Amino acid sequence: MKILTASQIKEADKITMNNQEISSEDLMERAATQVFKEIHERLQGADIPIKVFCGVGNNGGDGLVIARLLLEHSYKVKVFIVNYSDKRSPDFLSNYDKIKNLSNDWPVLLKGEDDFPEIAMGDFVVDAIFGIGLNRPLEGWVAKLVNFINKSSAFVLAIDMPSGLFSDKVSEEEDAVIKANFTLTFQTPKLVFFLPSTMDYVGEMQVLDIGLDRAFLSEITPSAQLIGRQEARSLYNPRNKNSHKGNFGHVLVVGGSYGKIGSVVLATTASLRTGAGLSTVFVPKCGYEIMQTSLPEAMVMTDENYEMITDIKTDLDADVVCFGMGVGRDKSTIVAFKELLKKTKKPMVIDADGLNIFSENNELLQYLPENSVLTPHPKELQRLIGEWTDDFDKIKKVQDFIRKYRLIVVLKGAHTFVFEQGNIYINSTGNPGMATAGSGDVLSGVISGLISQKYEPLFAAVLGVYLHGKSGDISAEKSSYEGMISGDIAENMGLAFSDLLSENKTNPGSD
Ligand SMILES: NC(=O)C1=CN([C@@H]2O[C@H](COP(=O)(O)OP(=O)(O)OC[C@H]3O[C@@H](n4cnc5c(N)ncnc54)[C@H](O)[C@@H]3O)[C@@H](O)[C@H]2O)[C@@H](O)CC1
Ligand SMILES: [K+]
Repeated sequence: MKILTASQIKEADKITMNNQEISSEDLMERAATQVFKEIHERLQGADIPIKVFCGVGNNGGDGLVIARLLLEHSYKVKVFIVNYSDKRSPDFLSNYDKIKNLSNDWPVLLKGEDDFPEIAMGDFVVDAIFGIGLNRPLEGWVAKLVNFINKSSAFVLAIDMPSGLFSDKVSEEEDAVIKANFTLTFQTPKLVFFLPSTMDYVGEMQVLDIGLDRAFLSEITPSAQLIGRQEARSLYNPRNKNSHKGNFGHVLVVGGSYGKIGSVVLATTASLRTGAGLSTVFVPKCGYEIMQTSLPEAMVMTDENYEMITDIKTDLDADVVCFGMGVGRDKSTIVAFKELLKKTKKPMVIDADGLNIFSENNELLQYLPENSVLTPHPKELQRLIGEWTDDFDKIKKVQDFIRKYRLIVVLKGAHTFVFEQGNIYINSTGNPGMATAGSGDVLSGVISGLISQKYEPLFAAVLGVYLHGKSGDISAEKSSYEGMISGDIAENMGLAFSDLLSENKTNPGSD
């Protein structure tokens, strides 16, 4: 699902009104009706106090339509107008008239702190104060109102965006921003919903299709894309019946040191569970028996050295080389890595200490084959590209970095981002249970397993991240966030594939 900027959405609104010959008021009615339906479906006429806070722009206009529809269905609704400005939008004004005609219980005008209403624990608050029109941080009593709503224990539903959250830049820590329990957003999710510094304001998120112009939406180049099941499935390459293991490639995993052979076991298991035809590992001598015993499906080659990798002597022409897990940063390992880089022509997958070696030896990056995949977590990324001021600055710096070295970067997080030049793919699967030792080793194995099966490295990264997250979700269902371990993520890869390929799901852009 495409993620558009505020100005792209405004353009889509305009083109839709033009092509469908509808007014902006009609579009507002359509959008707000979708919200009403969602609320109605969940509340089923329940007698809970609903407090709708409306700004005086079009987000506030949405709030007024939602309130009107709720009143028409006999909900207990109170409307508060957050009168932050004398400039009211025309669609706000016409809907203000409509609601006044409907009920004797007129909207309450809020002009300052003294007017704040009581918000009780069981209340249902609708936040329709600001949407994508926000152009500066909230100030004065409006900021105080937002903090007042946040302090209440009411359930807060944000319309389009949590008020106070910018759509295209990061809010400062001291800014007042609604902390929603749920956000119903129009047509496309916004990038800030997925950034580490802003995602917590959004709560659970659902996208409502408000029927914006299909042709425009399919043609426009997005700032990023959300990868749900449908998008992941479109990347899947079905297998030919007439195949043998040679068709699915050969992964070479190079890693491990004394006490850290487990990371290689995890990555290699994951590569095989993802469908690699063959997997060979290259480990220090201390890893030989561990590998052969714990993973008989893998072939094992060893270094001369017992404890660490010092010389990667192999003529194996693997389809992909995965390097870095548990490998350490000894001088001799760095020399061996440099030699490996120089002789490898096909894209590689680099994780963990492989990334740290690059951070400390920048000059080695030039030897990395084009289209290689780096899989850092935020700390590893910072060591690699330097500090950033905020999440948007980070995106810019990653783009500069991958343009320079022609790479793919998989930035791991609650929402893992896959960066290619000029594009971002944001993953929708995964859960907090995956913050567990070895989960990154499994991911590099999964991506390597897909590359060996002739997936383009970019698509291997995007699909691999999706399947890894899905397998994590399946593992959490079986064993809970706390009880799951990363070996489960590797073991359940098969179920993640089955889920991807099952017929009975239709929810695009989400899971
Ligand atoms: N036809 C359309 O364009 C549609 C718009 N819709 C709604 O309209 C929203 C956008 O509406 P608007 O563009 O009117 O913008 P908002 O309602 O988000 O904000 C209203 C106005 O407040 C002013 N403002 C911005 N920041 C401020 C601040 N910190 N303090 C005081 N004033 C500030 C700006 O002049 C802005 O235009 C969307 O988020 C969505 O909810 C929906 O009804 C769908 C259709
Ligand atoms: K809002």
